[in-house]
Amino acid sequence: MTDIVAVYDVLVVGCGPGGFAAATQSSQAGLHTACVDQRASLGGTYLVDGAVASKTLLDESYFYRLLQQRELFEQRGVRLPPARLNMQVAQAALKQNIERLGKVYKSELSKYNVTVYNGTAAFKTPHRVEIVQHGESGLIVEAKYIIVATGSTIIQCPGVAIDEAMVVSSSKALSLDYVPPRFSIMGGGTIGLEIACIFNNFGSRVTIIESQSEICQNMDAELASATKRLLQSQGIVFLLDTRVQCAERDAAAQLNVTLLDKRSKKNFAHQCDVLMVSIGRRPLLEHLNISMIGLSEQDFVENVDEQTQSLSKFPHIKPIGDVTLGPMLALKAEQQASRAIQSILSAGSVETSNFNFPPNVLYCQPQVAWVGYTEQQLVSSHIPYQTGKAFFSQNIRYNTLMPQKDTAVPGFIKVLVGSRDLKILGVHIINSDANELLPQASMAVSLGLTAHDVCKVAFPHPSLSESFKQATQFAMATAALPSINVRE
Ligand SMILES: Cc1cc2nc3c(=O)[nH]c(=O)nc-3n(C[C@H](O)[C@H](O)[C@H](O)COP(=O)(O)OP(=O)(O)OC[C@H]3O[C@@H](n4cnc5c(N)ncnc54)[C@H](O)[C@@H]3O)c2cc1C
Repeated sequence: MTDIVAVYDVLVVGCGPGGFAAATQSSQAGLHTACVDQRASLGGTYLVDGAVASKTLLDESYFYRLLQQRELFEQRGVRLPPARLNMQVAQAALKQNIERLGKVYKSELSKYNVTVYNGTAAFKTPHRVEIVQHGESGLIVEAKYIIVATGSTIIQCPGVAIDEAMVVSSSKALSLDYVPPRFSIMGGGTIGLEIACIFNNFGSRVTIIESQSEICQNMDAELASATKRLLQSQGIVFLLDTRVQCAERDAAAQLNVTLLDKRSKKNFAHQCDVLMVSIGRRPLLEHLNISMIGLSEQDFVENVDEQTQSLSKFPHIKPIGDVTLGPMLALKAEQQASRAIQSILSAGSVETSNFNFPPNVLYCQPQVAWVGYTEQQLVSSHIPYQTGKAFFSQNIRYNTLMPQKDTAVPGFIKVLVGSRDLKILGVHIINSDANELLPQASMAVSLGLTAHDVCKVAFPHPSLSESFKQATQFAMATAALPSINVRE
């Protein structure tokens, strides 16, 4: 027996960064709002088993790695006792932090008078959703607008069944309370590489198995190659052009993985203790029962209006975040949330925010960050450009910082400038603070600033950010000499 318990202006399904932003903004705007999430803890993939967990463990593992390099500290007059790791304590602290942040989400929603339901939402009619809790149906919620922010889930690989014991997802890997001696990862994308760094820093022997000839397909080729050398110098092994065929556990509780070398077309054996499958993510729609109202997954891919975040079949249903086409990033989910709410308030289209140039960060150590065009994109689009590159080893601020042992690849900032109009087209950085250096580059690229604009700005001294200006100046100098370094 089901009852309508309440009628809302806006119902938000899913409470990750997208759903949270949509629910709070909707309520702040005076709309009667509810939010439903199937997880006990709010915050979605981002908070519970994604960015927050990976960044926390990355930071912790980096410090653990740094503390192993005691001679670095001794050179500066600091003597340390040997560092010891207790992963159970590390995991307990992480769990506590995630729970605390989940409570912050909850209290913020309550501050804004958003009603929060715990359960799985499934469509009954285009305006009605049933909320199932602990397998029991009961609540029907009706809303004028329904924002679908149900996020994403991992893509599975045929022949490599995830048992969350020896073959694991990224979620499970981030909750392991021990350090596997041999940790292999299928997939050399951002998530795979970040988790590789965590376990490498903690002491696992880490192997990345990647079917393409290079890691991180969306990265500038020079940056990708430098990143690979950097991680190799830290001990991570790369098997490129290599495909996982199958994985089987043997009697000795070891995982035997059959790999195919794509170049020689020969299979070979690989052993490890844990294999993480990280070959991408896909929109999560299966619990929502979209077929009940005549929708298919394809509608969420192809038929979403970018101005209003509306489905063309049902304009009152607005998908946002990972469930939509494009990069799976928290900031995209938040931007789309604002657009969805603005479109409800203005009852139509809204000014679009610029999401053409999302900032990207790989939180290894040093970090790798980029925004805008890669060199290969400029070449294939026949856009003439020139480069300016500044090395941090020549930056005064960099030379006052704690030295890093992992300097196999010198950190740099590369600025790509359009030859015709001197517009900043792309910026690519390797530096421990690359994520904090990126916003100025993002502003330049997104707002269409020129190299002249950037060079007019005063930068603090000494600061790492001065290298951005220096690289831009180098790129301009190259522009004055178009025969040097210009590629048409
Ligand atoms: C390891 C890892 C690291 C990452 N690092 C970064 C990073 O550094 N920066 C970044 O920007 N992004 C990062 N991401 C991606 C980021 O987590 C996602 O882009 C972001 O969480 C998407 O937000 P969302 O609101 O669309 O969905 P989600 O955060 O996935 O939230 C969706 C919520 O909806 C719930 N739900 C699903 N179906 C239903 C239903 N039918 N009823 C009720 N509830 C439902 C889910 O349980 C979930 O709680 C990372 C992801 C992973 C896996």
